[in-house]
Amino acid sequence: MSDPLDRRGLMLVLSSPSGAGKTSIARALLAREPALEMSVSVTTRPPRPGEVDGRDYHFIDEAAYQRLVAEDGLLEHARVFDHHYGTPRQPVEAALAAGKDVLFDIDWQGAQQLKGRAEDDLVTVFILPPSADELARRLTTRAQDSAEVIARRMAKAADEMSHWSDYHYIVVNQDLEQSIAEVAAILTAERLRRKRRPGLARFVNTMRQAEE
Ligand SMILES: Nc1nc2c(ncn2[C@@H]2O[C@H](COP(=O)(O)OP(=O)(O)O)[C@@H](O)[C@H]2O)c(=O)[nH]1
Ligand SMILES: Nc1ncnc2c1ncn2[C@@H]1O[C@H](COP(=O)(O)OP(=O)(O)O)[C@@H](O)[C@H]1O
Repeated sequence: MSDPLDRRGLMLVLSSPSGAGKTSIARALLAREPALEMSVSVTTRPPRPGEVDGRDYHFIDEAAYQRLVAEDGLLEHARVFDHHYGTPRQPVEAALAAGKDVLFDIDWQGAQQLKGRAEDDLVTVFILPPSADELARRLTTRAQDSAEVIARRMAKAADEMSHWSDYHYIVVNQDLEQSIAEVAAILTAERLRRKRRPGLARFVNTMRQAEE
C-alpha cells in the first residue's frame, strides 16, 4: 500500500524588510521542524559579528559569485544593498527530491524568480513589522551594522514593504512566539494540500476496494 503521507516537498519563502524578524522566525522554525531544511544563500557581503560561514551564508567574493551565475549554479539571484545574493541550486533540488521542504530567506526579487520557475511548489510569506518605529528600534538594537548601514536599510524598508501584496500569506511580527506559531501553521496546512499528496488517490482506492 502506498503511504498516505507520501507527498511532494514544498518551498517556503520568508521575505520582509530588513529587521522585521525573518531570521529569528526561520531559526525557530528549523529547530522544531525536522523535515524542513534551510537554503543557505551565497553572498558577497561581509559577515556580521556572530555569523558563521556555511550556516548563515556562504560568504564568497565577486569572482566566485560571477562563476556561479555563469555556470547556472544559482536557482535565483539578486542584488540587494549593493551586494549580490543567490540561492545555490543543487542543495535545493537534492532536498526536494528527498521529500524535504526547503525554507528560503530571500527578498521579493528572489521570490518572483522562483515563482516563474516553480510556482506549484512555492509558498510565500511576507513578514511585516508592527510599526515603522519598532522596525527602526530592531535594526538599531541588533547592533550588528554601522549607523550608515542601518540608515540605508531603513530607507529601503518602505520599498521592500511595497511588495507585500505579491505574497500568499502576511504575518505581522509583533510577538515573536505568535509569529513562529503562525508560520508553523502555514507550513502544516500547506503540507496537507491535496495537490502535494500524490499517494492519496491510491490510499483511498485501496480502502474502497477493501470494503467491496
Ligand atoms: N534574492 C535573494 N535575496 C536574498 C538571498 N539571501 C538573502 N537575501 C535577502 O537579502 C536581504 C539582505 O539580507 P542580509 O544582508 O542578510 O540582511 P537582513 O535583511 O538583516 O537579513 C534580505 O532581504 C534577504 O532576504 C538570496 O539568496 N537571494
Ligand atoms: N517579535 C519581536 N519582538 C521584538 N524583537 C524582535 C522580534 N522579532 C525579532 N526581533 C529582534 O529584532 C532584530 C531583527 O530581527 P532579525 O530576525 O535579525 O530580522 P531580519 O532577519 O528580518 O533582518 C533582532 O535583534 C531580533 O532579536
